[in-house]
Amino acid sequence: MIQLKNVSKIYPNGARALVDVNLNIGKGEFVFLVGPSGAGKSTLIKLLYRDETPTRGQVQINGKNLVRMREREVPYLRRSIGVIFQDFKLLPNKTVHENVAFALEVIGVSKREVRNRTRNMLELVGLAGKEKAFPNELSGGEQQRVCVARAIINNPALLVADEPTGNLDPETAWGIMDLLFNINKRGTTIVMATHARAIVNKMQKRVIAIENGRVARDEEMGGYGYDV
Ligand SMILES: Nc1ncnc2c1ncn2[C@@H]1O[C@H](COP(=O)(O)OP(=O)(O)OP(=O)(O)O)[C@@H](O)[C@H]1O
Repeated sequence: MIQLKNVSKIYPNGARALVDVNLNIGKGEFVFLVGPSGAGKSTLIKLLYRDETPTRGQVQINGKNLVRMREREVPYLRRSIGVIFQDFKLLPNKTVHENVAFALEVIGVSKREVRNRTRNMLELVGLAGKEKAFPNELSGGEQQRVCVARAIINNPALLVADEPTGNLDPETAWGIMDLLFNINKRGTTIVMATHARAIVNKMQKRVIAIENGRVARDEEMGGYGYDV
């Protein structure tokens, strides 16, 4: 599903974020990206939803070449990819319902369907009853649940998450991981960058370690590593 071939990314300031990365990720996999701060994890995630393009090499998702993709094709790509961030990025002046519904409204889904699907999705993530709340009236865990709902409401083939539990206490983090785990079981491919050692060790999924912009380790059912 995801193929990176000889991918390097050098930012305009000269920072070498990724160096000759080769990766294949299959449909339905759950992959943790681990590695020290500044190793290149976020950069790799950004390449997947074309927030950045590589300096060299190829990025393909479902056979689509993201490097040669035209600007006007990018919105279509983004519809098939859900994105979750550490800092939520919810619209502060919109309610929970509106934040999630927005993802459907922009692709022209009928009002009735938007209402039904949004309600079902908020129930799935355990937020029934919070539809009218604004983001600043929610806990961090609840806000991240809204983000999960927003990210998956289009049934994306791929979900990418950049430290989705970074701002959450351990128990709340596990709640989010349960959600992601269930979404993955329904067939969605998940790539998640994280520093959460306990989560990676417990889940026993594929672990790709990035160090100095290179793949330093790639293990099926791996652990976090970097144990001191
Ligand atoms: N927009 C940018 N412009 C210039 N340099 C950047 C930019 N984004 C990242 N970098 C640099 O690229 C390298 C990789 O950064 P990246 O954010 O991908 O690392 P990371 O592994 O996600 O780190 P962390 O775990 O701290 O989030 C770092 O040296 C960083 O300073």
